[in-house]
Amino acid sequence: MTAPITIASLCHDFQDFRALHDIDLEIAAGEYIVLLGPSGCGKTTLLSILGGFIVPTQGAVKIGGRDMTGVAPAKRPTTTMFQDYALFPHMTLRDNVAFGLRMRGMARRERHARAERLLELVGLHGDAGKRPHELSGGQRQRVALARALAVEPDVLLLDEPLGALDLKLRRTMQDELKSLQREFGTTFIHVTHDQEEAMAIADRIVVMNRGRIEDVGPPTRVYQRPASLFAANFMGETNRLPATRGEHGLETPFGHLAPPQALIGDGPFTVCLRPEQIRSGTEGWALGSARVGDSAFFGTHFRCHLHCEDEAATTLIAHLPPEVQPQPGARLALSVDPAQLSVFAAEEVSS
Ligand SMILES: Nc1ncnc2c1ncn2[C@@H]1O[C@H](COP(=O)(O)OP(=O)(O)OP(=O)(O)O)[C@@H](O)[C@H]1O
Repeated sequence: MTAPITIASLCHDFQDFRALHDIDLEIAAGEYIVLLGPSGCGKTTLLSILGGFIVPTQGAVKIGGRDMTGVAPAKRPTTTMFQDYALFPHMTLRDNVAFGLRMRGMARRERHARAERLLELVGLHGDAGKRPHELSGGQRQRVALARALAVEPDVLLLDEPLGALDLKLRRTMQDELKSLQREFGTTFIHVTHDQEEAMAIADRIVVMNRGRIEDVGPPTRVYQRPASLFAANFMGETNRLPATRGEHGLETPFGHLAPPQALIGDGPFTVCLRPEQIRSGTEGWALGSARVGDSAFFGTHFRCHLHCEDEAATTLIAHLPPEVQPQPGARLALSVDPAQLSVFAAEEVSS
């Protein structure tokens, strides 16, 4: 059971503060969507509107072609998994998972069988008789997920579901969420402010900023070709070079650059270079010579501060392969493939 979602011209005001501005978004049935953005950008508000907990000031939500205006949370084909899991402490895991099924009048034997199957699916085989306080944070998270999936919603809404877990467990649970979502074919809408988490699980990422959508697309596209300077900056580390429009292209502290994309406006502009796009060598756009400053080893690469000899004495952050041996004090010639660069109108970026 899955359903496409249409969000059209959605706005939401809290008194005189506009928390969401003109949100338009189509979500396909069975997609894994991640709403990504900094604290306060409106992710939870949007999720709460989809779940029916907040009535939007303007606009409409359709799920499976049905207008959700005036439809209460319990009557929607959605289930929300809240950040604090909200498991019932006095109930066994079996009863926690079966709770929604009991509310729907499913017979005891049938609902217990389904609860046990789901607990098995989330790796808690044999634990059905335990109570929540006997579990670790990650295990409680799995129970909450099993409980949310038990009622077979068309759409599962997840608000920072992995927020309370340590990094290693987050990674494991990211893989599990993704594989459960595939198995059930449910549409997942998952809120996070963690860009790596978004990249790891989303079919499409929705980058939000100050109540607006800045970019929507598959992780690779949003990372490699972000639609805005904000999205470029939020989706991972970037080096930002100031640029102006010259006679034949862009003028930067590193000299002339033929623009990799059509320029919009008169400038000034910002050229974004990802740390892994900077190479030791002279092919492509040459950035001249640089001295390696602080350098830290990350297993697959060194993350280096490179002090350049351009007219602005720019310091770039680069990820260089171990074979380059970027030891502090070493000198390197640097270059980038200009086709990989993104150029935006210059603006203040707060994150
Ligand atoms: N009930 C409320 N009354 C007034 N303002 C609110 C209310 N709920 C949220 N806001 C404001 O609306 C904006 C969006 O809040 P929201 O909780 O949707 O952000 P978020 O992106 O989910 O943030 P976080 O990651 O911190 O949870 C924020 O500026 C917040 O202060």
